[in-house]
Amino acid sequence: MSKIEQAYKLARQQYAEVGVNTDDVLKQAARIPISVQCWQGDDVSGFENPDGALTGGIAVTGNYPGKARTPDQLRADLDQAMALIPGKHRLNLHASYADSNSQGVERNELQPEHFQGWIDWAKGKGIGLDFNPTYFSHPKSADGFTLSHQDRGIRQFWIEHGICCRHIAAAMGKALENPCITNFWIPDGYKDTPIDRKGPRERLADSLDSIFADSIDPKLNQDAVECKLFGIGSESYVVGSHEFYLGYAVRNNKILCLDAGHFHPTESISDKISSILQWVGELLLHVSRGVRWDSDHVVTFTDELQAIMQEIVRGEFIDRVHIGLDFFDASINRVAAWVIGTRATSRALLQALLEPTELLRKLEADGDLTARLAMLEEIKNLPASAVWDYFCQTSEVPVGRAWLDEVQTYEKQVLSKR
Ligand SMILES: C[C@H](O)[C@H](O)[C@@H](O)C(=O)CO
Ligand SMILES: [Mn+2]
Repeated sequence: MSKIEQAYKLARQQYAEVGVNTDDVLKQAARIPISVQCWQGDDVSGFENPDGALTGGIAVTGNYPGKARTPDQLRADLDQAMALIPGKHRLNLHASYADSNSQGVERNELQPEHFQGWIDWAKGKGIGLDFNPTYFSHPKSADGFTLSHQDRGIRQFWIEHGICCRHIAAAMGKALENPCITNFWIPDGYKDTPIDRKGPRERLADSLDSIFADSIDPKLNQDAVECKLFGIGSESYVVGSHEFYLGYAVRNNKILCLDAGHFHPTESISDKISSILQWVGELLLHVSRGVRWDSDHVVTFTDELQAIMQEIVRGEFIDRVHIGLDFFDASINRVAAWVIGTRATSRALLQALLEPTELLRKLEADGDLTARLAMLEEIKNLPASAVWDYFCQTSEVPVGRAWLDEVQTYEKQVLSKR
């Protein structure tokens, strides 16, 4: 028996003593996908105009060599990252990442055929795809407004983009027999105090209604809307604020997307999950890590990440919360960034599943708050890391820091030659 198996055997006993069956937890963890964002692989450049500026109030800093410049390179990098992460995950794709047969095709004319390469790749791996219309880095969003624009023609262009993205997503869902979630995030907002806060929100609501007018089988596509407090250049006013999209999602039965980096720095999304799920059917999470002004640092094993996963598990929300990632860092190896962020998320989820929730719930219901706090502290000493290592080993991915050797070899053999 290997050291990892021995450690797991001991961990299994310790968890059994608090009523947790680690074998069952491992099976459950393996079934929960994390939607990995394509845009970490190339600094949100996309393939439409890779050397153009990134706009929309999001920014990537750093100039680490070896970024993907073609769909094939991005897929190769994703293959490498996914080979180092336990479990079977999904890919979250932006519309600006269409295959090379889309050169010169405008965003309001994109078709499923422009994403066939991605569909074939996902099918080959047996994974699902998620999708996002791209409302930034485009001449028609140059003044910071898209679906809420004053100009009817510009609004119409972006409405058509949203409509064709839903059809592309449905084609993905159909081909993969796995519903695609299409997330709508727009950058619209003002740097300084607006006079008219109402008009852009009325126009955004109308534009969304037009985009969602056609009903699509939820087995193929489901729509999500993502709220935000502020961006770079939209510090004073964001049209698609939290209240706007919460209301829109409730009234129109849409999935609400909560990005962990989109709130006030002292606010956390973990406490919002059980509130919002009283009123909307499902949530999409963009797991991220805000650091001061930046909402998109690589996810690490923070208290907030653990709190998010605990809320999903404690609330029995696993079937109602879709876990996606949203970070981008060009100052470190981009494949490593994916691996660090996704492994952290997966480990936090596993740890939450290992919690003796029934026991804790009973202590709380009995009013024994002393024992609740004592147990929460004692649980921190249970050997979750032995279960995590065993999860990695049985998923045939490197245990511990061994994954870094593989990324370094990939960097030497592939990334450094780009
Ligand atoms: C690239 C993504 O769509 C983007 O990060 C969005 O989800 C967001 O969070 C913008 O701040
Ligand atoms: Mn996001």
